[in-house]
Amino acid sequence: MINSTSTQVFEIQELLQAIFTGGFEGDDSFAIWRKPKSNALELIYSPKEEIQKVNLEIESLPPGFIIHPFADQKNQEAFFIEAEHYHRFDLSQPLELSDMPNFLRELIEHQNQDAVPFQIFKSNSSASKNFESAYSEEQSHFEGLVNEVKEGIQKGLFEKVVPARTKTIPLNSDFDLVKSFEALLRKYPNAFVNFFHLPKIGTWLGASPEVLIETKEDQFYTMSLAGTQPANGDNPIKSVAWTQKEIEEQALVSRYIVDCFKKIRLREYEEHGPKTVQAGTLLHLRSDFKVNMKETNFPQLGSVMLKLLHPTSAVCGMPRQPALDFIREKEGFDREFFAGFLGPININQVSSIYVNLRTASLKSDRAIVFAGAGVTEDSDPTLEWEETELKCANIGRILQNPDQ
Ligand SMILES: C=C(O[C@@H]1C=C(C(=O)O)C=C[C@H]1O)C(=O)O
Repeated sequence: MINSTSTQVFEIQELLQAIFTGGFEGDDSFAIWRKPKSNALELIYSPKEEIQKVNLEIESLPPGFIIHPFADQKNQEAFFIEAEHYHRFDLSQPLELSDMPNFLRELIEHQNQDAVPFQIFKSNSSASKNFESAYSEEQSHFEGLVNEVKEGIQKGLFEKVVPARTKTIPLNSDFDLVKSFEALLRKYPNAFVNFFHLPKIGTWLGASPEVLIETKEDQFYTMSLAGTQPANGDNPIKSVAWTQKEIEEQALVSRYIVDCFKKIRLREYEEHGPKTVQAGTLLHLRSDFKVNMKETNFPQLGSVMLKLLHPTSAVCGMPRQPALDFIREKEGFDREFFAGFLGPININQVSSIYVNLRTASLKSDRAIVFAGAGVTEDSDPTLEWEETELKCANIGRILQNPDQ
């Protein structure tokens, strides 16, 4: 901390340290995030004991942060952290104590500077319910799933399924959550870098490349993202080439979005792409879709599309129901919040909801990283496994070595 006569200026690490320490000590609900290409770190903090659940009518929700698991919930409900306290830090400006609201000053002033947030999480928090799966880490099981999907496609049961697997990263006592979060901010400027703690429910950290829906005043936005390659060389976007398989895989996701528009008879939308985008160490194909909600007279388009889109064919498959049944029966583990959705709602008239990808669930002694891969008729099981390894590494290597 730099002291001057008039104010105190903080480094981002000190601020994160105070938030994590205070949040875990109180076992409060909180979420911290930075949107893609943004310089603002945002925080919602709620000391309420009860965990709130809300329906998906996002237009009528108060400002807050929504978190929905992959699986459908009773009454279509999601977890919600209401913005009892909200603050936005401009990371390009000095972080001055005098600019901070009272709840943050209190967190900073009451913190024990030597505390290690992850140690408090381990001892205080009730979030470390263990994750159980007999074979979701095994290459042979995953490759078996890919083969079963291909057989299903040949029989005409589906066009695409996105099976997933997990990877356990042991976290020893020197695991530094502050450094890991900072590394995500630094390494993934194009991602939605996020952390949330819901007492007794879960504590997750991630850097998602995929918007599920975004509404900004009258504008609605969504994207189709699929196809994966490592980003190699000095100018990876310029030198990349995509195979027919990847082009078709991404086109299926776009078609899925257009089918959702058709279901509600929405004809006036803009579609741009696909183009290549970089997400951490990976490249994907992406198309962008925009609708003017005022001109099309669809003021509730955000919640309507949220319910229609999730789970998209980028994380589940096509047709949706048989793909979902396959995943439920064969995958062999609970995806929990992986491939669900999360993000800030109604903050300054903007709601930005992302697909929860490139994400890890923190337990007391390890992190569980999740990743899936889109399987179509031409998929090679070993290459699909390798793709999930690359996706897991995006977050896994930062948990293991944030200094790299
Ligand atoms: C399922 C994941 O990613 C999704 C699947 C992709 C693919 O199959 O190529 C690419 C981007 C995401 O839409 C994941 O990251 O776990």
